[in-house]
Amino acid sequence: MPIATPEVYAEMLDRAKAGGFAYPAINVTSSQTLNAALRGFAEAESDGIVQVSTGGADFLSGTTVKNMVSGSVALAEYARVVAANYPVTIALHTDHCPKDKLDGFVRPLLDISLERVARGEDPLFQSHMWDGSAVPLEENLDIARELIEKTARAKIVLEVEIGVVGGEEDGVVGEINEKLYTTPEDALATAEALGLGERGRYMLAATFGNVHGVYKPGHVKLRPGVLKEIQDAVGAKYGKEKPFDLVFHGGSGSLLEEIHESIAYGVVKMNIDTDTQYAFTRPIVDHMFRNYDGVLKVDGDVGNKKVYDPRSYGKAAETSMAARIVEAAQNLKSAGTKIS
Ligand SMILES: O=C(CO)COP(=O)(O)O
Ligand SMILES: O=C[C@H](O)COP(=O)(O)O
Ligand SMILES: [Zn+2]
Ligand SMILES: [Zn+2]
Repeated sequence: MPIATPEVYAEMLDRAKAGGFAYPAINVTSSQTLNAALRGFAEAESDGIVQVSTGGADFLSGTTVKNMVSGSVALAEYARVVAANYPVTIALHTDHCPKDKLDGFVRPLLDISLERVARGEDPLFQSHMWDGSAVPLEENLDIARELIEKTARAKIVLEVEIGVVGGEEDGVVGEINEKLYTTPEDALATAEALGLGERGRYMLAATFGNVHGVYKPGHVKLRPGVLKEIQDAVGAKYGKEKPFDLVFHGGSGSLLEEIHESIAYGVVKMNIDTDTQYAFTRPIVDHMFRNYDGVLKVDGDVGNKKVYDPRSYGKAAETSMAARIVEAAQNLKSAGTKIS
């Protein structure tokens, strides 16, 4: 299927909210991980979201080039071609963008989409995240207001974050404290600043103890009830049930009951990176250990071209990552819901 048009993406998000499911949003950093994501969604018969982080975009452009715009544009253009071969609909998204990276990432990407839309084409990405969690709420929402005016014109959905996602983000390991839980007051301020759809569609990454990465049991305390409090507080003021389309960050390692509870409170997108990174890498490790003599030219030997060809272990990596995405779609109940 073609990449989701703005109208189809809106339909996807509406269907998820109404149908009580959420889409896995899978971080990709290469054509191989993108192909794994497409395959995983197809095997699960689920539409889905593929996203690129700032570090992922840098990497995609070439490690000596480090140009977030080239990397993410290249990924989006490649995805547009290969996604057409799969029977599911995929939306393209950019992940956490802090304030100091807006000018090198989200803003130029928005300008590209505005030009495309002016030519009668679809935007390059279907949604972009502005992560203002490191700046005071007022400034976070001021920037969000400036961005939503542009995203609305570019037919793009904005994602904003209030509260803080813990663990590692952009290589910085955050503290685990009360900032990990968004308050109803902050959610009310968000609705006040951004409206509830009339100024442009947005998704809200409200935090409920979310942490990037996978930790031993007991380290992370997710409280999905925080999401219900937020929806109830804002819903009561505006007379709207579950007013926000919520995003669940740090999906890796989460318990099924936490996932299901958060969907019940209006989560429509859950980000998964660490678990799919591991799923991709694990068979490569296995391959290297099993074929040690072949992948290395030990003692002047010639090695074995068949086992150091990146495709030999790349296939196994794609298969394994796709299987983890099928599991995610099942956990999030998006499996079997694809728009035909
Ligand atoms: O939230 C994420 C990306 O924004 C992914 O988090 P995990 O790596 O914990 O799955
Ligand atoms: O922010 C969370 C995602 O896991 C992206 O990670 P990254 O910045 O290492 O690409
Ligand atoms: Zn953040
Ligand atoms: Zn995240």
